[in-house]
Amino acid sequence: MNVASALSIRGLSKSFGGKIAVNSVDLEVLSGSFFGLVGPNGAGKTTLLLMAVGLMRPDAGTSAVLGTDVWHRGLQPKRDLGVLPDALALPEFLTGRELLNYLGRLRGLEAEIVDTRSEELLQVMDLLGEERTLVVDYSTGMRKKIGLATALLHNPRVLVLDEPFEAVDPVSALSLKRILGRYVARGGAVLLSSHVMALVEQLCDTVAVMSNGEVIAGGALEEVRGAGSLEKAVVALTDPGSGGAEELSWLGT
Ligand SMILES: Nc1ncnc2c1ncn2[C@@H]1O[C@H](COP(=O)(O)OP(=O)(O)OP(=O)(O)O)[C@@H](O)[C@H]1O
Repeated sequence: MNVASALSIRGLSKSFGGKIAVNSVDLEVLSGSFFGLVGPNGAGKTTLLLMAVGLMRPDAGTSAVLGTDVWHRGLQPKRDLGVLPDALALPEFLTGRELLNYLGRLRGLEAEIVDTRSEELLQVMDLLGEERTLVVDYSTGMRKKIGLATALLHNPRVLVLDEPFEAVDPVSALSLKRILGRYVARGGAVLLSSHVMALVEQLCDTVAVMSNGEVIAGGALEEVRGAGSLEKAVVALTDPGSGGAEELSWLGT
């Protein structure tokens, strides 16, 4: 194992009913690195991330967190990982604070630590005003934010976040960006997927572009985007023919 390796993905593959969703993908996310995974709808990003954190069994390949396989029976990979999956299954008939309390205790944190961290997380996610609202009644963005709070609660060393900023308002997004930036500066590792290229350019030092289940480009942000923007580079890589120039001739006539 590379000593600086936070998440090491080797040959992960998955098919659904004969259709290949992810085809032998390798990725290396280093400690102290902000890694962005981008690519068109259906490229295989969510499937890859689910396998990378041990929430979906791969057909082939491995994923190791700080050197330990995610399917290892012990608790260490789970302790080291903070995960925001795409479709979040939360105990919904709890308030945000109750949910954090429940998950914090379940993860073996002391009550006092859970209380302090929950207060801070609800504060930075701007959810303190919703103390009486059950998660089931949260808006889409609020659900995303409480999901992020649950991912951060146990102070993991590696964060895997599927579309973390989707539906999150700009004020919350700004504080979240600062928090994640500090986390990486202190040696944490973040792997996130996003369709917002400006955000990936702002945050990530390393990117991988997925298309049709494969990584078709990857490396330092500057290398992948070249002289132009990341958006242009990703469109050129994933849809070299059209450049997004299709028209609906009847629309607005
Ligand atoms: N549970 C499933 N059953 C069948 N097919 C699936 C399943 N999950 C994903 N797929 C298929 O696998 C492919 C990759 O899907 P995936 O959700 O990983 O893409 P994605 O890159 O995350 O897309 P998006 O950007 O739209 O979220 C798609 O063709 C999708 O239809």
